[in-house]
Amino acid sequence: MNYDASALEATGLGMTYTRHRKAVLADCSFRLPQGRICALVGPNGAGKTTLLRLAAGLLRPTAGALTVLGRTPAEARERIAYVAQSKPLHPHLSVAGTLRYGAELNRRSGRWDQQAAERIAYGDGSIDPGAKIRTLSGGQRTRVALALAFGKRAELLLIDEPMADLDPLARQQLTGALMSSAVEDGTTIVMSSHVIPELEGTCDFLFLIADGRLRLGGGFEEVMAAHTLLTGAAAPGPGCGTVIEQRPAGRGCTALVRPDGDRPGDWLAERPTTEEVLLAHIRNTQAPPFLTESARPVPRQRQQSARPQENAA
Ligand SMILES: Nc1ncnc2c1ncn2[C@@H]1O[C@H](COP(=O)(O)OP(=O)(O)OP(=O)(O)O)[C@@H](O)[C@H]1O
Repeated sequence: MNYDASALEATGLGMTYTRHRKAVLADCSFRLPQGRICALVGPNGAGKTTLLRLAAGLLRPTAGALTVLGRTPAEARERIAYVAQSKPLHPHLSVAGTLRYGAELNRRSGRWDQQAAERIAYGDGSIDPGAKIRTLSGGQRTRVALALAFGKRAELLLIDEPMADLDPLARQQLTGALMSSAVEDGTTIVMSSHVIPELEGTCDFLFLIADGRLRLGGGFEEVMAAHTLLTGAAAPGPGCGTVIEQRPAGRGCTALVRPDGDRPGDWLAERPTTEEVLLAHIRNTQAPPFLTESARPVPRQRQQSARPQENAA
């Protein structure tokens, strides 16, 4: 697995829908290394689906550029699986028929994995292979849509809110399947979600979008470790680092900061929860964004020197 190669790389990426005057995404520059399980989070309407659809090649950016597995999204399409939030499936096909249809559509690539697809679709025994899609519950339909994506054995799996209508057991099974796919096959996974506790156990990379801008990006642990929750008698002053958010607490103040040096003296410093970090950045969109080194686009010069010498004798 080449962890240096990018699954996604964006520079100045922007998207404005024709009927939407304001940019839905603006000036987003980031990189997602291959082989990661990445959480894409943000409030309703932040632009998560828009970003996934851009990556899947279903939309064209109106500013900047996005590469997928080193190619344009259209060129990379065969190597990508996208599971949309609405989980579109043919209502009149049976579940088994849907998987046969998936196998047929992917025959050319020779990568279809029937066993992987069946494991996801029938794993909990609640779905009858002969049942028509239109008779399935929302969660069961999600399982079938995910089964098609896993069967495709794509290099990049883009999933829009997979957890939303799954029961706890199905969530656990999906988490296990995602993790083994990433570990065993090196699949890169991007999943948008509002279910923060589940993301913590599953994802090792994170992007937070709010108000159309990228606010946080990087290794999950690294992003969280860069933040500290300070509690003290007064508001944090110079020397406390970048203040993301501060609130009164009892007779004093609590502040979420990104320290830039030693911990300031008169403060109780604690590790914030994932929720505290994400919510503070969502509430305070004026706070400076933070991208770890691994989430920053590779400078052009480095890209060129890393490329094999195609013309070398
Ligand atoms: N086809 C479209 N035409 C015009 N505006 C759109 C279109 N699709 C999305 N939008 C707008 O773009 C913004 C971002 O939508 P998007 O679906 O990307 O957000 P999201 O982060 O996925 O939201 P949610 O968490 O609610 O699913 C919203 O304001 C939405 O109204």
